[in-house]
Amino acid sequence: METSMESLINQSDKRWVGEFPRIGIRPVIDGRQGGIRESLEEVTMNMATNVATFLQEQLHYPDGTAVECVIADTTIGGVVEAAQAREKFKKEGVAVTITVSPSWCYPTETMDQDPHTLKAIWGFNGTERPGAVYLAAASSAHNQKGLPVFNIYGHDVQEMTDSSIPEDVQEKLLQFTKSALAVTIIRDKSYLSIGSVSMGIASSMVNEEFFQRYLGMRNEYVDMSEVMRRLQLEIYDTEEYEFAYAWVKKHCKEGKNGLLPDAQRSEEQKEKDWRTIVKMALIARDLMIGNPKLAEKGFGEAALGHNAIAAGFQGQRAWTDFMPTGDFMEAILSSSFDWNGIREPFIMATENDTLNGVTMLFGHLLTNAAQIFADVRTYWSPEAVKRVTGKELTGVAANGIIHLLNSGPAALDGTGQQEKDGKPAMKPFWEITEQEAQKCLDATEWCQAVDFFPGGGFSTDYTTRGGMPVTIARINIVEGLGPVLQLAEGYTVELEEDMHDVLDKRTDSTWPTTWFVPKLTGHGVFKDVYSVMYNWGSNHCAVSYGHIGGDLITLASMLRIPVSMHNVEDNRIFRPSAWSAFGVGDLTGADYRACEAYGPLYK
Ligand SMILES: C[C@H](O)[C@@H](O)[C@@H](O)C(=O)CO
Ligand SMILES: [Mn+2]
Repeated sequence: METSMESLINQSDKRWVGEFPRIGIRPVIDGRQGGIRESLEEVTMNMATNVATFLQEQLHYPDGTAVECVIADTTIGGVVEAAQAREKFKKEGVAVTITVSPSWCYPTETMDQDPHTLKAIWGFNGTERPGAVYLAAASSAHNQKGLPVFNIYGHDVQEMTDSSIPEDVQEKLLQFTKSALAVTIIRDKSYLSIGSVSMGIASSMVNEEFFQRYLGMRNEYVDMSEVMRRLQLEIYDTEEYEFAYAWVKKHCKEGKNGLLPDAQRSEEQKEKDWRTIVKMALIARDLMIGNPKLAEKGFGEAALGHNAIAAGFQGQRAWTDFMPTGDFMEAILSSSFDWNGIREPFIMATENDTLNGVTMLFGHLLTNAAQIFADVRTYWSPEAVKRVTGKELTGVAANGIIHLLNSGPAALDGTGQQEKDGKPAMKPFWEITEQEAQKCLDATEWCQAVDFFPGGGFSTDYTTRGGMPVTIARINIVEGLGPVLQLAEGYTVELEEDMHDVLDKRTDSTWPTTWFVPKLTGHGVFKDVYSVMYNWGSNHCAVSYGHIGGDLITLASMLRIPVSMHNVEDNRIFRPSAWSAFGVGDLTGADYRACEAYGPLYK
């Protein structure tokens, strides 16, 4: 595979307008001078620098650079120093604050009272100078003032001289910061709908209120005729197109063709289809993020793009009834590599399912990896599998499986050909090797679109490797309730080849398959696999690498989106401290009440 050095295009490095949000660290201190304050200066500042170093080492922005922390110039012992920190943070683009303290301090005099930042406090678990007493008082001050805050309190008492960050504190710092950055990265960016409603799917009707009030995002729209215009008038980088086309011919192999004789397309027609779909990929990307090359060609407006951090393509049916499907475009953009080398995946939803697109965006920002877009197609009970294949489901699959199968495209990372510690994974692009990208390409075949796509095109055919921890999720909107999130952590499984073939051929075998098994808990919706499928809110889900249910729950609480269904253990649930006041016996009910009481983040 060619490296990015061979890229012919000259895109600006930045996909969107603006800088990535920074994390402000606030070392808060007991303001009494003449002994107490002086004795705490060093240990308090150390806590701040340690948190900053830890986060900078652990977390990355989606472009692969290390996250940036800004530490207040002085410890904060009173209101003037709090105001000075805020001034500094405003200038430095801080959108997330973490207050740290090993001692008692004066909560309302030192707190971050900016209503727009996302806030956490780490109160040191020591008893000489009680950081935890401060934490409780500060947290209650936030709650009284309607400013939700995440409390971080280490499990074990630490020595005052111990400057390490305990593991449980580390986990909470990461969970909070990842989610807070996701909230603030999507702010002011666009979701671009290319086309509108696909086949009467309600979630492909843009709900502007959701985007604006819950996510702080804008909605941008282009008709699919804009893609046609750019195809006809050659509004794309023709040099890049030639390069991309040659790369595609070399790396994207054609797969099986199950079309009936009279639905066959000639070699000449197929060749034309390939040319069109490569151009479509360039055009959709340019629509999202712009391309300075277009300005050189005299299309200055097109060169700007739509500042889109996510997009969706309607496809069916207005486009696919006469043009090649968007499958190649969606699959390659959603992958972590293309002809320009290994790069951040683009978030592009099939059938313009805007709510699944947003879920993919969440998954991407929490993991920095590509996301699989999938139809939640079929629940296969052990009995039904036995009946049609004559074989028993075994191992992790023994309780039944869910067939995740998008109607044509999915990110090639979904093949599971990348590895972490020798196991299948979907990784941030900067951890993916050239060999792994090549393996993903090798594990994928491009099959001629099936007969209800009269305009042709090529779908992505692969089967995800088993043994990958994944989380499926989606947002639904319910009148009278608003947006809700549901998720299920589980594993991909691989079936024996003959069993897979029988099940796969019963549906559309030219599409990308992921066999999914949720973690069962023995109660509620997670008592069995059937109930997980039965309670899914719509026809699609986003598949993320890893068990990220805890992170998704934290993120949803920041956005005041309640979580209707999940299989995350209680000790991994991390929400603002105020949520406890809405009830601790039933965490889900408390979440609904808290989200309703606070309402969307952007009023
Ligand atoms: C091919 C069909 O029209 C599919 O597109 C359909 O099953 C869906 O994917 C609906 O989301
Ligand atoms: Mn679908």
